[in-house]
Amino acid sequence: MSRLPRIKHVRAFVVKNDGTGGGADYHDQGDGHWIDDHIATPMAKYPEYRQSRRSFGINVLGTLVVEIEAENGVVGFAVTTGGEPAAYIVEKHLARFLEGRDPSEVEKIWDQMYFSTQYYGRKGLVVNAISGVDLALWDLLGRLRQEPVFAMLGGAVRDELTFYATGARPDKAKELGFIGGKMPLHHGPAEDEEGLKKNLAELEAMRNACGDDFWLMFDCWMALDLNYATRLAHEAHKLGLKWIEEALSPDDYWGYQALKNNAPKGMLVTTGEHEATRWGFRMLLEMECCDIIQPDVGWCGGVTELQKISALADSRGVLMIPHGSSVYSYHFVITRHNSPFAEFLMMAPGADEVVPMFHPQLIGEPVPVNGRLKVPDTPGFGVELNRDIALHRPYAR
Ligand SMILES: C[C@H](O)[C@H](O)[C@@H](O)[C@@H](O)C(=O)O
Ligand SMILES: [Mg+2]
Repeated sequence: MSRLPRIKHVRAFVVKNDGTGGGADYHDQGDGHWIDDHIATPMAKYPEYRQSRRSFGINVLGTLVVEIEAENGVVGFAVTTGGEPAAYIVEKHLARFLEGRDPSEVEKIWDQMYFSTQYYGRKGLVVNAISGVDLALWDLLGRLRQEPVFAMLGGAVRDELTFYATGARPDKAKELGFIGGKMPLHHGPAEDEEGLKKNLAELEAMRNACGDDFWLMFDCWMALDLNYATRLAHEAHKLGLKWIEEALSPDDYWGYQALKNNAPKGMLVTTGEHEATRWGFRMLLEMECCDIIQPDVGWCGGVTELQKISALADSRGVLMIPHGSSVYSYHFVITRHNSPFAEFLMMAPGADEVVPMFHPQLIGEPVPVNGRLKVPDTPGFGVELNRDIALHRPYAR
């Protein structure tokens, strides 16, 4: 039994979006932002939902902030996507498995959070809520033990992180020192051959701007069908596309298996940011759906679950490159050999400058310089909650 002080309070907050940026719900941006500019999605078959992902509700949840306070007053926290419904699950359901407990019991607490909600959870919002609690618990543990999370995960295996950038301007990402640029795909099957040609023209323009060796990738955000994805992969291969990401529905394991089999030699197939838990990723791995899995640590079950997911991938020689999730992924990636690089999401509206991903919610949020970052060895995840933001606790107990 550890000598750590017990958990006294678990609190769940939401953040009113005051137009300063989406924070953890990073899709919640204003007009003119690259991240909401005619990006292909499964909803693009409906013309009224084609221009803006906010039009169909990509930003409907908002940020969830979880705070866990120990008896000695030390507070750990984390942010993820989930908003009020996730806050309800944290306060009304999950908190009972933490309050009064030893904070070092991360495995038992995770197991009770998952299996007590299995009848209505397993993926999506519920596992986002579990992830938020788990991340806050690891932050609290780090603060109590005065250790950074990466030290508790086995320590760094390299001196610094190396990043590719996600955004509409890979040419700017190259200037800023990133190792590659992942472009949002703008046109889906509903826009037919004309849309496919536009996608390839955009890729060609970026290939010409970035030269032959700079990594270029397409992020397809679940928007395509197998035939379109296969054709796009083969045409984009001629322009040196490094990987095609999340081309199909996360539920279409069979489609990903076929896409990986049909893809041109040398083209990587990646997915996973909307998958959850060791069981979901076991399916992706055992069905050989992809070359790289991309769990989001704020959505897949948190650090406690990502350790298991990462080990499954490592045992099969598959890379685990987390979906961009700021410090929560950085502290994990630096500790794993099968995570040789990381994603940085360009949250500046023009995707042309480096700004903190979860701005303005995290004080001290580190950002890559020249595409590199040494993870600060401050306790927990090394950031503080910006208490000047409009925090609201809708289900206070
Ligand atoms: C750029 C993509 O459309 C998403 O907005 C992005 O968040 C995600 O898919 C990613 O891999 O970063
Ligand atoms: Mg993606």
